[in-house]
Amino acid sequence: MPTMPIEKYRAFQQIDLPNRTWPSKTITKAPLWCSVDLRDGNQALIEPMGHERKLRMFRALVAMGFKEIEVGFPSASQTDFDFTRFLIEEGEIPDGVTIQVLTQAREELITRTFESIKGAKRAVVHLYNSTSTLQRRVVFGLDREGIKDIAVQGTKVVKRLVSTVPETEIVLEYSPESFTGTELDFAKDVCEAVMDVWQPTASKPMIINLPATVEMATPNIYADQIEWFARNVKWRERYLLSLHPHNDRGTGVAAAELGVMAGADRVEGTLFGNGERTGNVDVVNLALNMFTQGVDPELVIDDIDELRRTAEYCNQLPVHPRHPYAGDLVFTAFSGSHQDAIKKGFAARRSQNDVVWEVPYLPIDPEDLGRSYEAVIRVNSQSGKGGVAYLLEEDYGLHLPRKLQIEFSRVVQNFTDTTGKEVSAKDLFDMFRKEYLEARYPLEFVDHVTLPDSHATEKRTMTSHVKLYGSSKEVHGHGTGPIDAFCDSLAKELGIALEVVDYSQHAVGKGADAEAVTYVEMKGSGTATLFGVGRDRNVTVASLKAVASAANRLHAQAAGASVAAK
Ligand SMILES: CC(=O)SCCNC(=O)CCNC(=O)[C@H](O)C(C)(C)COP(=O)(O)OP(=O)(O)OC[C@H]1O[C@@H](n2cnc3c(N)ncnc32)[C@H](O)[C@@H]1OP(=O)(O)O
Ligand SMILES: CC(C)C(=O)C(=O)O
Repeated sequence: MPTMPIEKYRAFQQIDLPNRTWPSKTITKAPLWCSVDLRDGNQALIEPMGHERKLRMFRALVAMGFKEIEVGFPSASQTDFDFTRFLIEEGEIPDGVTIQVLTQAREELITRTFESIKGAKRAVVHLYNSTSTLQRRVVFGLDREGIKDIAVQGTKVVKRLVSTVPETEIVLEYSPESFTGTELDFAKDVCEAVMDVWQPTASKPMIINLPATVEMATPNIYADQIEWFARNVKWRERYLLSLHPHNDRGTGVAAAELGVMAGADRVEGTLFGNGERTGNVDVVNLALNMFTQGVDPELVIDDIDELRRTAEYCNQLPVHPRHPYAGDLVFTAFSGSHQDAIKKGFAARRSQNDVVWEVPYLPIDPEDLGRSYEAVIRVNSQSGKGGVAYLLEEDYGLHLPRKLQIEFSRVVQNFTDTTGKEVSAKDLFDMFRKEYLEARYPLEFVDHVTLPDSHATEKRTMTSHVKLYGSSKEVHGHGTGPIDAFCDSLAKELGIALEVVDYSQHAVGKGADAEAVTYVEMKGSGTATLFGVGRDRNVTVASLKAVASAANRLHAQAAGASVAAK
């Protein structure tokens, strides 16, 4: 027994195209882009855009470099009509940009459409009627000839009205709407009949737009339909083959890419995929996919956050945080192994000075889209040492030794596991400060005086002032350097036995503000080691503070208490 009522659905028929060529093609050039945000995107909004939002969107599209922009359905709404007039009358359409207007194949609507474009230098008049088997039957109640006749009569009206706009170059676009549900031989028949009326030429081609009005099958089938059409419909050099994919199956981008490989010249879509139901194909996604293959997308997308804000404002719809390239979280790694690999990827880039972008888990450089690296790594309970170390390094200039990274990440893990929350770089630094830099109890280093040793020149005697359980003490030690001498004094006079296992130091900050940070790995009476960290303008003091920090942490550990400073 099936789990769902599968008897209600039928598999889409394969296309008979055994010698298809698109699977071995590559995209090497951007198609001609046409934005349909102001029409298909707009007609799908809860609240369609008014003049102000339309204008903001139009200007953003122009700034991105769109050469064709469908500005509305002027015969359908006064807002769209007035907006089209505004663009023309106010000189908003730059040279090189063509507006496009949609109309059904009905005389009164086409007439009104022509009224809307008077005075434009160039305009695409986009005529459509539905051709699918389903719509022929249930919407129009017409046979093939009847449907073809709607297209032919509509084209004749367009052709007749061209003379009413003598200052405007008219390009005809014809869409056999619901193409993906149309038998290919019938789509060919209708489109050729339209061409017979229009008589396009190679120098003045028309546009034939093949919409996946509803995405009905896997993207390879759309590609087959496109290749079949390009090979079988006459006068290939006299029409630009355009795609208009929707995203019902979530494969609109894939369908568009395969459609371009199958021979399409042009793609209609919207910013971030707004549009009917699950949306139109996302042009930003498509363009950036090309960009990541080293192909010029011929659209400027260098501030994707600003573009997203514009789309969100105009559409009054949010872009998902995981939306390709644009979402808030798409350049953020929370998980430990990803963070580790990204951190190493950045380090490798810095050392090799590579031109080609290769960082694990980041298919594109966020900076190319105007995003910063700030949010690349964020820390929560799924994170590891790499992410923690990355944030402390990037934001606080701390280069934790590898073993300290491991040690401190346990402290962080403990916190994130308990709270279930994300921690910011500042939270991490606060934790680090409390855990290491402020580990001053029971032993606090105060200051020191070093005296040259009278017997052996390479040895020093050092007097240190410390506080132990709050009481001031003066201790004396002897050693090859300050750390050695300090450990000697702690062992001899306070009974704190410590052995240095490893030591490293670096500067933080520059010039007069520079400070030294010292990391010491130390062993007490047991076998385990742990770290102490000291920070001071004076290099020696930073080291001695680090020893005291380690002593306090060992003490706290031995007492089974939290290692955080009291
Ligand atoms: C896939 C797409 O996105 S196509 C674009 C869809 N966009 C829109 O519809 C948004 C704007 N549209 C509108 O505001 C309205 O539909 C209007 C103003 C264009 C027309 O409104 P109305 O005349 O009230 O009718 P409606 O859209 O319901 O049209 C239905 C009639 O037009 C016919 N029709 C529908 N599409 C077409 C077409 N492309 N060409 C010719 N006739 C058509 C239908 O068969 C139907 O005829 P009937 O009344 O004889 O049954
Ligand atoms: C008018 C056509 C191109 C359309 O919007 C569609 O089919 O989705």
